[in-house]
Amino acid sequence: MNVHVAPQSSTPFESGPAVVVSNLVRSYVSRVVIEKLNLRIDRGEFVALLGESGCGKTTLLRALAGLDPIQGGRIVAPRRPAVVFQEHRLLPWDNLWRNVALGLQVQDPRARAAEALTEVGLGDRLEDWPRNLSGGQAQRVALARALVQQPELLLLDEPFAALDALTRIRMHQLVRELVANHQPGVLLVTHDVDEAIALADRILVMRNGVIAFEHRAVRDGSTPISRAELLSELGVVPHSAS
Ligand SMILES: Nc1ncnc2c1ncn2[C@@H]1O[C@H](COP(=O)(O)OP(=O)(O)OP(=O)(O)O)[C@@H](O)[C@H]1O
Repeated sequence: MNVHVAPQSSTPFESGPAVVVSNLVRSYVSRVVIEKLNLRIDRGEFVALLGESGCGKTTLLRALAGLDPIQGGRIVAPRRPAVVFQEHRLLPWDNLWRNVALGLQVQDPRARAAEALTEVGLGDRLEDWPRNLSGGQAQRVALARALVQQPELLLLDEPFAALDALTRIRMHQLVRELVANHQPGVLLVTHDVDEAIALADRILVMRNGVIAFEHRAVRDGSTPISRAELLSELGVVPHSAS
């Protein structure tokens, strides 16, 4: 069985860390949500984070994004992470290339945005408006907007959860290609065990404010973690096993 519990360990990626988290503490008033959590994600590494509802996944992601203060420990990231949320968060009053180029400090932001939109298959929609996009297209623009910043850490907070099954599978393929091309470290928060198994190099399960389970995917033909095994780590007994 290719599983072990390891709150923190080195990884096989040689390209250096996209983020290193040490003894992170995050609390809301008197409730401690994250308790001395340790985590390292390397550039080019795809990490999926699962855990039961309310266990603190989004809290961790927001802390890594620098969106919320932390109450203890350290988060060391070489560059500002980019985030894609479940909802696209595009500005309705800006066309697509302006949405993607928002905040870009480069000489020709339109050209850079065009490149990014072409990468996600929307190179012919530069002047179009967010309101004219399907859910999947809008999430592709959100991905382009994140990647145009050339982040070393890409944070994905259930970005495919609201999409239909077919669009979700297409998005998985696209994200895999984008990550292979750009090599950011990725932290994907998801409830979808199949998505985690399909995409991640490493699967983490969060419990009681720490990483309680870690599985490193083996992509060389050896047995990957099974759905049932992962569901049982999440405290779910699949029907077939009951
Ligand atoms: N702004 C806040 N103020 C107080 N408590 C909060 C706040 N945001 C989140 N919490 C609490 O922190 C805990 C973790 O919430 P979080 O949203 O990180 O969980 P999650 O694992 O992402 O859940 P889900 O899978 O349902 O999205 C929950 O108990 C939640 O009630």
